Amino acid sequence: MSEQKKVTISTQNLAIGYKTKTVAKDINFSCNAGELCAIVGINGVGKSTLLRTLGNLQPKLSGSIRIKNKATNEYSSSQLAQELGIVLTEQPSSKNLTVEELIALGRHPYTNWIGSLSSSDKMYVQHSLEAFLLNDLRHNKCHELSDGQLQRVLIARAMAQDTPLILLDEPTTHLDLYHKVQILKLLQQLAHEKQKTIIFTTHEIDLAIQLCDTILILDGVKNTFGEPCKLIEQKHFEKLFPTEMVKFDAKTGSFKVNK
Ligand SMILES: Nc1ncnc2c1ncn2[C@@H]1O[C@H](COP(=O)(O)OP(=O)(O)OP(=O)(O)O)[C@@H](O)[C@H]1O
Repeated sequence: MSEQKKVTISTQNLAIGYKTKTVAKDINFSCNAGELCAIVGINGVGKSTLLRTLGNLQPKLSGSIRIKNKATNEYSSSQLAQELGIVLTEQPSSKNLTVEELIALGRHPYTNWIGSLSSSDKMYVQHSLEAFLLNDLRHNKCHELSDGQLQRVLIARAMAQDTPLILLDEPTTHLDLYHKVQILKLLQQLAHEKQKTIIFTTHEIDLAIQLCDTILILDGVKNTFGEPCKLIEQKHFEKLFPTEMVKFDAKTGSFKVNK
């Protein structure tokens, strides 16, 4: 039986940037339910700008973004909060909250005006605490956590928000290799098991190749999108960095220093 995949988000000739400059244009990609997708590219190419534009935190310059086949500008902000959750690099100003309280904020789009949690909201919070291995830390204040623990809390909050689409800006910065892999595997599990579409920006190209279903290579001009093995076959990673410094090794799917 052929599997009909559900497209969660797609862009059509999207151009992103600021009043004073276009950062990238001709961005075309489409991510399905149940997929983990990385946005990679060199420093300053526009990964965070793209993520913020997809998350409706800054206006696009031209083209369109469709979520579940409807243009994002046709959604009200409260409707959009039920479709997409966003985890940014900024540390939360609410670090005085406990882990459990911060995760409960993810239920905000669904609660009444005083924000009281229903039993179903509490169930989402509990599931998120368990999925991100945070049960033992639930009563700790967020300012007491390590970077890796705090990152898990922020992702758990996005999971509690229970949106079909989750966007994350560099979720693995400041983490050691073990915790980078831990976070990415948790995201992969969340995408595959709960049929979420998860898109994140990263510099961890080697890990993205191993763990993601699709990758968008942002270069501001061609912006190639596809499955990691196809991108390797078509030699797209070779062009990412100047070759006098680093070289992509297609056999191992990783970068090597040119000695
Ligand atoms: N508020 C802003 N106004 C004008 N230009 C900006 C603004 N924020 C970022 N830029 C510029 O837009 C470009 C893309 O920046 P962005 O932060 O999106 O890149 P990035 O790929 O995420 O970079 P990095 O890998 O270093 O995090 C850069 O040239 C940056 O200087």
